[in-house]
Amino acid sequence: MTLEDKFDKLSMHDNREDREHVNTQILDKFSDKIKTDELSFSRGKTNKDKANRATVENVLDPRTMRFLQALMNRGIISDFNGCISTGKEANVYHAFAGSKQPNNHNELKNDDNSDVEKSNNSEEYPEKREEYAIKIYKTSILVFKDRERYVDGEFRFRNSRSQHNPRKMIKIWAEKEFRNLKRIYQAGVIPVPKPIEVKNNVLVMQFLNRGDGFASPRLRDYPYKDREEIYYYYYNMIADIRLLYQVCQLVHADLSEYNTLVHKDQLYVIDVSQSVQPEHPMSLDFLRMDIKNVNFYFEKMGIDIFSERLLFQFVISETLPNFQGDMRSLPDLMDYIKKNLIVKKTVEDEAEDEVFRSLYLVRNLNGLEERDFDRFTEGKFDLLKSLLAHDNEKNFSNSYDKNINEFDDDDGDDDGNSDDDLEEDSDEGTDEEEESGEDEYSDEEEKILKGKKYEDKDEKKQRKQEAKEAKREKRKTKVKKHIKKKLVKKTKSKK
Ligand SMILES: Nc1ncnc2c1ncn2[C@@H]1O[C@H](COP(=O)(O)OP(=O)(O)OP(=O)(O)O)[C@@H](O)[C@H]1O
Ligand SMILES: [Mg+2]
Repeated sequence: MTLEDKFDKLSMHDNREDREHVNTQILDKFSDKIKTDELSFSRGKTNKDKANRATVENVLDPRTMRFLQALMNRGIISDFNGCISTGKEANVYHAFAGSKQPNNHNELKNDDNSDVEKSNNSEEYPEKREEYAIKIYKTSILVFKDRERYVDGEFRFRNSRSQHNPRKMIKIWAEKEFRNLKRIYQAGVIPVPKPIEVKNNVLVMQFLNRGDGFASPRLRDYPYKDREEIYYYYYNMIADIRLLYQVCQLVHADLSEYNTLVHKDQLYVIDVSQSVQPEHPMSLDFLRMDIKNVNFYFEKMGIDIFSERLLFQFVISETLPNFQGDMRSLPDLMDYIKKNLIVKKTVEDEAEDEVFRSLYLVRNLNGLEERDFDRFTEGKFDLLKSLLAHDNEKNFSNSYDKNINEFDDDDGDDDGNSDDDLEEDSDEGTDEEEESGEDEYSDEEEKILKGKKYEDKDEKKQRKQEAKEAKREKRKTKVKKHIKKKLVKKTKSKK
């Protein structure tokens, strides 16, 4: 009997006693199919509540089983197979596609990106059934404790009332990953597994297959053929970070050799649940962390790396055209990246990166607290100023006039070209939450603005102008009071 048959045979009643029985029955049914090393589940000792929440491998509790069953009933998945990975936050399983295409299948077709589409399709294995990776977020509470900071300050998840309920938080988390995945997939500039469906803590996506039934390797496990290939993936990664930021309007926030898979000679980005939009108050900190981690790994692999500070500028610079070449071509990548970045060589370069790592990053002057202004004027933020996206253009062209000139003839018009689509995507499903808390932040904001006494007139004028614009776009930029407090507290404790 297949697993699907087993699911079909389970009858779900509303009767409470029956449900207790059924829940236990589900666990009994599947306990032989599932490794239970992490948790020994003893039926005799559990009361009803515990049985309802009891998990196998920390993820397969009866509720999750029901969501899986729903996906099977709807024909989205068929066989639910073994575990590909058991991680801190989620387990990933393998499944075959069911008889029906999911609702969003057509929606997710991306005609503009034949390259990505081609590599996402299993054209090389047409005889095989489509395979899915099913990521199931752990319902255990502790793991999700520190996750709020990635959702806090996210415009798309603003006003979410569920942030203190761990179960609901997990649902938000899975949805966040799904939406980020969808956004990247639709933008079509970076290969990612095709998102299929999300239901509560269960996310279904395309399974990246090595070709022999095994998952494609993580970059960490990839057996590089030669040094050139290491460079190829380093440059690929750098171009990805920039495209992710500029085109998809996202910072990965956990980018590393563990969260990238090598599939059909391309770097696929995965695990985007924690990715945030550039508007997120901590997006630049996350970006800096991503760059540091990527650099750390590739330096270990023995190749020349670029300075973290320059990479950071490279990613956020609005003056450079986005990469237009073939991601699979090392010469194209080299051409693009080497023109814009300088290899890190000297002790001074390293010292500069040290300083860079310790900087307190903000997006624009409006985001500075009063005390930051003090430090700013005392000269403690001299490097910071050059890192502000606002001033980046000047800074970049000063340092690299020569390189920039080479791009002068390019139209460079590719930045944000898919913004409209993306914005639509980012707003979806949150309408009903938009009403409340409209002016919650403005008083606070006003106080901060009045407190900045140390500027000269022009600066003040410019800041006020910016503040006006910022207010106009309040709904996009608003950070709620309680979130702001938390951030300020966090910064205080860092000092
Ligand atoms: N679409 C996919 N196709 C093939 N393998 C995948 C896919 N998605 C995830 N995996 C495998 O599952 C592993 C874990 O996935 P992911 O990084 O998304 O989860 P995670 O919760 O971050 O796990 P961890 O805590 O271990 O990082 C990946 O390293 C990869 O090996
Ligand atoms: Mg991961």
